[in-house]
Amino acid sequence: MSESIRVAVLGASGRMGTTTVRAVQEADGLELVAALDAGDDLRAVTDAGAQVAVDFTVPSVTEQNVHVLVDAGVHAVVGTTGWDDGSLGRVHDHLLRAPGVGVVVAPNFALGAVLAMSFARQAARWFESAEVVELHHPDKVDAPSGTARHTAQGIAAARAAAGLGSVPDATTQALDGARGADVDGVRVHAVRLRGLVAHEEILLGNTGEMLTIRHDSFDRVSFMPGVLLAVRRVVDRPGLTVGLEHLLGLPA
Ligand SMILES: NC(=O)C1=CN([C@@H]2O[C@H](COP(=O)(O)OP(=O)(O)OC[C@H]3O[C@@H](n4cnc5c(N)ncnc54)[C@H](OP(=O)(O)O)[C@@H]3O)[C@@H](O)[C@H]2O)C=CC1
Ligand SMILES: O=C(O)C1=N[C@H](C(=O)O)C[C@H](O)C1
Repeated sequence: MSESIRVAVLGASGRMGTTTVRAVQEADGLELVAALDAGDDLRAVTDAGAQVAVDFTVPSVTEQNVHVLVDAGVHAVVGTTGWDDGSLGRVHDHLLRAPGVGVVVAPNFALGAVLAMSFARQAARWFESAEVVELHHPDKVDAPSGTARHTAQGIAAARAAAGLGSVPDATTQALDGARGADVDGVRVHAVRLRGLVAHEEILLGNTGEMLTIRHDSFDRVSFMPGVLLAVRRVVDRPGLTVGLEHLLGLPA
């Protein structure tokens, strides 16, 4: 029988961290060896012999955590938001000097959300208009969500590849923020509402029709199959992987 993968969880007392700790403890072939939160020394990860660390912390610390893990030869599965081209590029370059170490950064580990983003990328080329609405619990600190950014970037790339121009928008007078954030030319709107967990609607419009792609996470357990898949796969996947779609065999 093969040995269990030894896993550490960073941000272990948070909403995602507590759910991840439970999922790792209950998963076949995984062993939870460290659970760290704010103020804990990251050296506890290596002291415990962890092979993989899962990061669900806060945007301000996640990149630094990953560099420390890579230096220690620990694979990382990162769900924390706040990543951009600059921080991803630095991790990519760091991994060139750490052969064999893998890092998976995924803005959303829910299988339905990853599929929704993939469907949006496929559909985007056929529609004149596209906007994204994300809806979350009011304790979320960042807006728009990492998922909405990733969705909008995918739509924008698909539109550009298809030679589509700007989305039509005659707005010349608006209150600040009324048209949402501009992510690569795609408008993204953020709702914060008590009772919600994590939800997204992708609206695609043509004259006389609209396609709505919607995903709802009603419970944080929805992210766990994706997290566990990434933990199991990252040990054999050196370098940087951005997005769970690459582990699911979906078109990127
Ligand atoms: N990719 C995905 O599928 C998902 C991603 N997320 C993202 O995951 C992140 C966490 O979300 P959520 O669990 O709701 O947030 P929480 O605020 O509930 O949890 C974050 C935890 O990290 C702790 N923390 C802060 N700094 C450090 C540090 N340096 N080392 C270790 N732990 C630290 C916080 O402690 P303290 O409160 O004391 O500061 C807190 O316990 C967010 O960026 C969110 O957007 C969320 C859901 C799914
Ligand atoms: O903070 C959350 O809750 C979530 N964060 C991630 C994001 O910003 O996309 C993933 C999911 O939407 C839940």
